[in-house]
Amino acid sequence: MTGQPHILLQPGQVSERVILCGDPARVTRIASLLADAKPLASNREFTSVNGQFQGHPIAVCSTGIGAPSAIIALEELIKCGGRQFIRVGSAGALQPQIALGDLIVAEAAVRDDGGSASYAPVAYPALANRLLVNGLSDYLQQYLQRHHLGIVRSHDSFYTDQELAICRQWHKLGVLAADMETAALFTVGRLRDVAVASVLNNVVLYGEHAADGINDYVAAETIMMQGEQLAARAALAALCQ
Ligand SMILES: O=P(O)(O)O[C@H]1O[C@H](CO)[C@@H](O)[C@H]1O
Ligand SMILES: O=c1cc[nH]c(=O)[nH]1
Repeated sequence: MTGQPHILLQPGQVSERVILCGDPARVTRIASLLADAKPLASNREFTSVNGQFQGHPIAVCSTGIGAPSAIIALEELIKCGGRQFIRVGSAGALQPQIALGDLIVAEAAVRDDGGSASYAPVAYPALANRLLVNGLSDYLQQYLQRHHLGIVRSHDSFYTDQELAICRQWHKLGVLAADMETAALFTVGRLRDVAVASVLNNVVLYGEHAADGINDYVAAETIMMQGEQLAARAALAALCQ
């Protein structure tokens, strides 16, 4: 049996507590925080690992870029046993006070993606699970880490010519940062009655074009790697509270 068509896992193979991330390389880094980490499967953009944190079974799975592949991962992970999910992602700031490596805990997300629209009209809100949000922000407060709580925007348009104007519009409305998966995960998670939250590491300063910021990601690697590690630790604490 090959299991689910994309993640290649079987029902029962995935822990209830799951960390999601876009980049498959991040799975290995997050799994280094787990005890007894064992690779599960790797297919296309979906790489998965099982391990333990403070005695709790935890799975980590990459979702690739954008809503369609994130939704596929979420749907298949739910079929295999996942019930609580935290995305440990990266984002571009939409507010000037958000520094590189700062973390953004999403309370809700603007649904500017196409994937979630195929599940529910865009008037349906994309809301995070409150308990997981509290767990994330409690952990970050306890360690006095710079973080920001609020609304993010998820989109499908990394290279559109209108991107800076679009960002300016959401900036004026107080939206904190942009990513490409949070809204879809929140929407589909609600519809499937599972808990979802998202903590994002800022890799682009407000006013920079996303593509330039991603180049800076390499130059400013240390500070953003610290952000990623902290986001993963906060996610583990929130899932195991
Ligand atoms: O670093 P990840 O988790 O992939 O998140 C962000 O990075 C990708 C774009 O570079 C998109 O997936 C966006 O949501
Ligand atoms: O600016 C950015 C950076 C990462 N991901 C995005 O979606 N936008």
